[in-house]
Amino acid sequence: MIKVGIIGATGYAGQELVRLLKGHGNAEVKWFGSRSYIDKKYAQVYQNMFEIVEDTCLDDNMEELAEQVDVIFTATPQGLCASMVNEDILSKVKIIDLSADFRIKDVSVYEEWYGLEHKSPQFLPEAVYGLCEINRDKIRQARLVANPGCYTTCSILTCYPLVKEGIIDANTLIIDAKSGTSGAGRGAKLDNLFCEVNENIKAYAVATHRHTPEIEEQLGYAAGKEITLNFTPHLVPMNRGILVTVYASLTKQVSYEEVKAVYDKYYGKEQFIRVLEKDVNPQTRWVEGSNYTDINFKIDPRTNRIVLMGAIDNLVKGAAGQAVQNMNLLFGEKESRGLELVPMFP
Ligand SMILES: NC(=O)C1=CN([C@@H]2O[C@H](COP(=O)(O)OP(=O)(O)OC[C@H]3O[C@@H](n4cnc5c(N)ncnc54)[C@H](OP(=O)(O)O)[C@@H]3O)[C@@H](O)[C@H]2O)C=CC1
Ligand SMILES: CC(=O)N[C@@H](CCC(=O)OP(=O)(O)O)C(=O)O
Repeated sequence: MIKVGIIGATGYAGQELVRLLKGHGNAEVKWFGSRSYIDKKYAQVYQNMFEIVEDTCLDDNMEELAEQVDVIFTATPQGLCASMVNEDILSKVKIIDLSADFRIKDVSVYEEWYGLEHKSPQFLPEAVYGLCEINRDKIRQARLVANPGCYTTCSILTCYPLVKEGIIDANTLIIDAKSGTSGAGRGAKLDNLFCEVNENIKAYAVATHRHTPEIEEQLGYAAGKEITLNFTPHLVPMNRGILVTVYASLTKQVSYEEVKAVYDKYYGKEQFIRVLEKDVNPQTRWVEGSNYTDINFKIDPRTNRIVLMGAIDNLVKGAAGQAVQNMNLLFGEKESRGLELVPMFP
């Protein structure tokens, strides 16, 4: 059994980790970390866990946790993992960080976009960006995995093959993204109140969202050069789900079949990526509760641009599902273990 500790088990991403790990079969959560609910029963924080989880919430002592478990997930606000991790801990335990602390290699870029001082920049070079479909081999060898952000997972997977093959000009990318409110976490915030979100849609963090440099960095590696792009997130009145609609200029004339062949080259064997049939557009409802990324595209010959679309469940492939996929790679498990969930409907 893989012994698991979760720091931030009482957040939305942490709760989704608990749910997925309950169905894993070879992993057991030993530590339900919290800041506000220490000594309270986990099932009182999340009633869906009643008679399923008997444990009580514990504090966030990473040093102590490292003695007791094989892997620690940090599902905590930005900056916390970097403020706790040290060499002694990393020599004893694997860490999968769901926050952004180790996603961006250039510490000055992180500090500028997050408005935080990075407390452990010495670990940035070794941290592996945990996008399994792209970095699988590196993840297997890692001690510290930076689990990608939710918008970034959907955006990068949707664009990656066409950027890598030079079919689109990555500097012309415009990513329009929409997220359900669970993406903002469980904490009480004015912007997430029912009356603010219901029957409404709005853009936010326009031209300033912190996922922009993360997408630029990863797609820049695929393009083989530094790139800049536009990324605009929107909040929509649903619980889960991310949909991205991406616009980019084609570098040459291509047919539907040629583009489809490129996606098939990269994703044909990927269990969790589904390139849909022609003219079937991804929808969040068809991936909800699952680890799938649904992708499709349409060439617009009038403008010589292509429109790409991608959908994920932000809490599964965008957070906890991807984190479990990373854990499976780290421990030599079947990559899909605990994740073969059929999307739920309605
Ligand atoms: N929600 C999503 O869709 C996604 C989230 N993420 C990332 O995952 C992380 C968690 O997000 P999410 O679950 O949404 O957030 P929540 O606000 O729902 O949960 C935050 C968690 O962190 C704990 N926490 C907060 N401050 C501290 C602290 N100082 N010390 C210890 N624990 C603390 C909270 O504990 P308590 O409640 O007990 O105080 C809670 O368990 C974030 O970094 C987020 O960016 C990544 C991808 C997607
Ligand atoms: C709807 C909503 O508010 N979403 C969050 C993104 C959550 C996430 O995945 O981002 P990190 O993992 O990088 O924190 C936001 O825009 O800040």
